[in-house]
This record gives sequence, C-alpha cells and structure tokens, in this order.
Amino acid sequence: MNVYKALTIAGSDSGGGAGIQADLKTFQEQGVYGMSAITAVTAQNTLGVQGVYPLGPDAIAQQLDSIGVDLEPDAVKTGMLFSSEIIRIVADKVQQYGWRKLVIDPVMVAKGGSALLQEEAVQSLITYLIPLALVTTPNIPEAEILTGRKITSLQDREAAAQIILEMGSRYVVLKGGHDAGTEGAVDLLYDGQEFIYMESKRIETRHTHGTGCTYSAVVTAELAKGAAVPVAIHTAKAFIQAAIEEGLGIGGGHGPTNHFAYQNRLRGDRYGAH
Ligand SMILES: Nc1ncnc2c1ncn2[C@@H]1O[C@H](COP(=O)(O)OP(=O)(O)O)[C@@H](O)[C@H]1O
Ligand SMILES: Cc1ncc(COP(=O)(O)O)c(N)n1
Repeated sequence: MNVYKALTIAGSDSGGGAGIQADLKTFQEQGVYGMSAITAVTAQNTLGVQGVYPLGPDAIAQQLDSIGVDLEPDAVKTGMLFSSEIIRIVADKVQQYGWRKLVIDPVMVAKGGSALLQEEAVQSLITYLIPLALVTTPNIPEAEILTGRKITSLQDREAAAQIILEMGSRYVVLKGGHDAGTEGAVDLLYDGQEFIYMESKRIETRHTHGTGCTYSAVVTAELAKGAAVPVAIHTAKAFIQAAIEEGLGIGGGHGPTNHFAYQNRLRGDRYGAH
C-alpha cells in the first residue's frame, strides 16, 4: 500500500476549526497520513482568541527533526508561525530536509482580529520562507501587507500576485474570500505566465473560521498524492465551497467549516450532520 504523508507546521486551535486541527482533519478526509509540528498553542473558540502561547525554539526544531529523520513528508504546509525566530527555524529545517513541495499560508491575523504573526516577522517571511515555497496562499489583507500595496481591483490583485511570485514562490494563489467587492468568491492563481481565475458562489455566512487553513491543507494533501498545482488548487476550491455551504453551525460566534462535507458528497453519507 502506498501511504502519502503530509506535514503541517502551524498553531493549535483549541476550538478545532483552524490551525493544526483543521489541517489534520483535512489531510485525513483527503486520504493522506497527517503529521504536525506545533509552533504555538492558542486558547481559541468561535468567539475569538483568548490566549497565544508560542513554543520555544528547541521544541519546534525538535519536532521537525523527529519527523525529518524518520517520516519523510510528501508535502509540507506552514500556517501560524508567530515570530521571526520561528520562521528562521522552519526555513532552516525545510532546507535541511529538502522539503520541496512547500505550501505557505502566510497567516497573520485571526478573523476576530488577534495577531497570529508579530509585525516585525513579516519581513522574515519574505526573506527566508517565501523563496522556498512551491505555493503561497495569501488572502487579500495578507497580500496587502506582504506587498505594501492596497488591493481594490482585479488589476491590483494581479500586480500583488506578480510581486509575491518575484519574492520566490513558484505559484501564488491570492484568495478572494475577503473581497466583498466581487459578487462571487474569486481566487486568482498565478504561475508567472498566466492569471487563472477561479470563481464560486459567495455564501452568506459568518461560519468561515479556518477557511484559509482548510484550503491550504487540501492543496498540500493533493500535492502529497502527486497532483499538479493547478489540479490541487481546483480540488481545494471545491472542498472549501462544500465545507462553507454545509457549515456545522456550532459555537456562538464565527463557527468552523464542515470538514466532512466534500467527502460526504462523494460518498453520499452524512457524517457531521444531524
Ligand atoms: N463566503 C464565502 N463563500 C464562498 N467561498 C468563500 C467564502 N469565504 C471564503 N471563501 C473561499 O475560501 C477560501 C479561503 O479564502 P479567504 O477567506 O480569502 O482566506 P482566509 O481564510 O485565509 O482569510 C478561498 O477559496 C475563498 O474563495
Ligand atoms: C492557530 C490558528 N491558525 C490559523 C488561524 C487563522 O484562521 P482563519 O482561517 O480563521 O483566518 C487561526 N484562527 N488559528
């Protein structure tokens, strides 16, 4: 049996909708063996982030070494990295172990506004990590911070994708979930040659906690199985659309998406709903 393995390097979300928990659930749903290196523990629920506790550099390096020497991942993603110091460690280990299928979700703030990346760490992301990326998946506010440019039009998005590509990422997906200016939810994929738009119906809901984490986890799982980047991106869009459409409606605030929904549709059963 061929077992494909994916690794997430990210923060823990106690509420289970984003971060490590969203990534591992998504890997499992997509038929990939999931592994994790935790960068920070957050106390978090659908109402917001109540606490952030980064792990020490040794704890992070050691997790990556434990995986690197024994359980070679087929693809790797990063999520919440919190500090420059953590970014440097992750970049070093990615190079040391030759992890080339690297997806970077440049997580900066939680939907409720809490910082998941220190401001001074943005430059480290640009200098050390993005040059190692196969795919970088910023949302619009993250792309604005990475490029220092306001994004209000589709031309602005294309220009920002170009700048991020020039930082060294082989592909860029600029996700459009935040842009209420477009009728649909419009994502832009750029490979340095052509701009490919992927549009889906925008769903009116407040339950979008963890959409970015889940989306980039699908991309990572599909890359681990050997999919080409544009194919992995299409699968991710379909997965997240189903996950938002069939939201679980749990918690009093911004609830998680339904990680069961995409496979439920393929299998025709109803896990996660009652
Ligand atoms: N309300 C929505 N309806 C449909 N798709 C959405 C909605 N919100 C986000 N998405 C999709 O979810 C994915 C994550 O997008 P986005 O919300 O921009 O990222 P993040 O979660 O990192 O802020 C993208 O594919 C985006 O198009
Ligand atoms: C540990 C952790 N990592 C990432 C996010 C971003 O999630 P969102 O998709 O809601 O912006 C989060 N809220 N918590």
